[in-house]
Amino acid sequence: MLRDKVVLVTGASSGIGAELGRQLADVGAIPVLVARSEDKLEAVAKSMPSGSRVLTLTADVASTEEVQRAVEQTMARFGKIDALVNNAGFGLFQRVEEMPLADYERMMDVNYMGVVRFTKAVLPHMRQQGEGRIVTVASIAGKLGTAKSAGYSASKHAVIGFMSSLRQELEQETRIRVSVVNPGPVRTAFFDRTDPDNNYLNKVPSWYVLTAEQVARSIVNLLYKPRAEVNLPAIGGLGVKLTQLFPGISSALVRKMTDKK
Ligand SMILES: NC(=O)c1ccc[n+]([C@@H]2O[C@H](COP(=O)([O-])OP(=O)(O)OC[C@H]3O[C@@H](n4cnc5c(N)ncnc54)[C@H](O)[C@@H]3O)[C@@H](O)[C@H]2O)c1
Repeated sequence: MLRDKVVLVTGASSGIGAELGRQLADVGAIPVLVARSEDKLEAVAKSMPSGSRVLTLTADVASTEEVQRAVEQTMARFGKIDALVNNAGFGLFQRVEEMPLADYERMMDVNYMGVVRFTKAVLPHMRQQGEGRIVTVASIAGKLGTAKSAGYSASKHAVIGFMSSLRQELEQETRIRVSVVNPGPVRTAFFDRTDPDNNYLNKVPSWYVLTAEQVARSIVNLLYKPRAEVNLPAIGGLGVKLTQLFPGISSALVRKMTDKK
């Protein structure tokens, strides 16, 4: 069902986005990998099985012009965009009183406005096509708000609200489907900037830390079968969705673990 589908993935040069690109290529989709670094994108594209159809495009999601250009380049090449995965994002973690204002602004510009820019740029094409899928990677932090993550949590909370409103605007009148994924901690380069030794991830029980493969798999599943929202604290490889099964327990657990940070 994903065969020949053109899927635009932002933040595809590492972590969840890179893994998603590989999984999409495996099922015969056409991933369009977007990130800022051409070299890193090339390396991801090369790691795919030979014969994979993949397009790499450089764009900063913080630039309206570059986002628009990436969408136009995709349309020029394939004539359609079946799905968009808003995955680009980053986190800075400090107490509210310590984090400079510029860091709050940058996280809103990339994590939130990046989603708005890309989503608005693809929507006219999806409308014309009569259908489409938009999946956005937010975070469990955007649902719970945890210590030292005010700027990051707020940017992801904004994303969740944006996607929820958009879903209600589109679900009755179009066949464009909108989903949000909220992962718990994932072992990627995400924490490198503020926590190069991975002190945080090493403190969290290992069974609670997700892999990029698990998150990418759940995004692929959403592309097959859209759902409004997937919360993804998982128990190891089992992928048990704790927040869905035991919302109270899971929230308490997340708070307890993130307080250790
Ligand atoms: N790792 C975690 O614990 C975790 C948990 C919940 C949610 N997330 C979210 O998952 C998504 C992917 O993160 P990851 O864990 O794979 O981390 P990562 O750092 O490995 O990947 C992030 C990707 O986003 C790209 N990116 C960052 N700023 C960009 C910009 N301005 N323009 C274009 N691309 C940009 C990076 O280059 C990279 O390709 C992010 O939105 C992150 O907030 C991560």
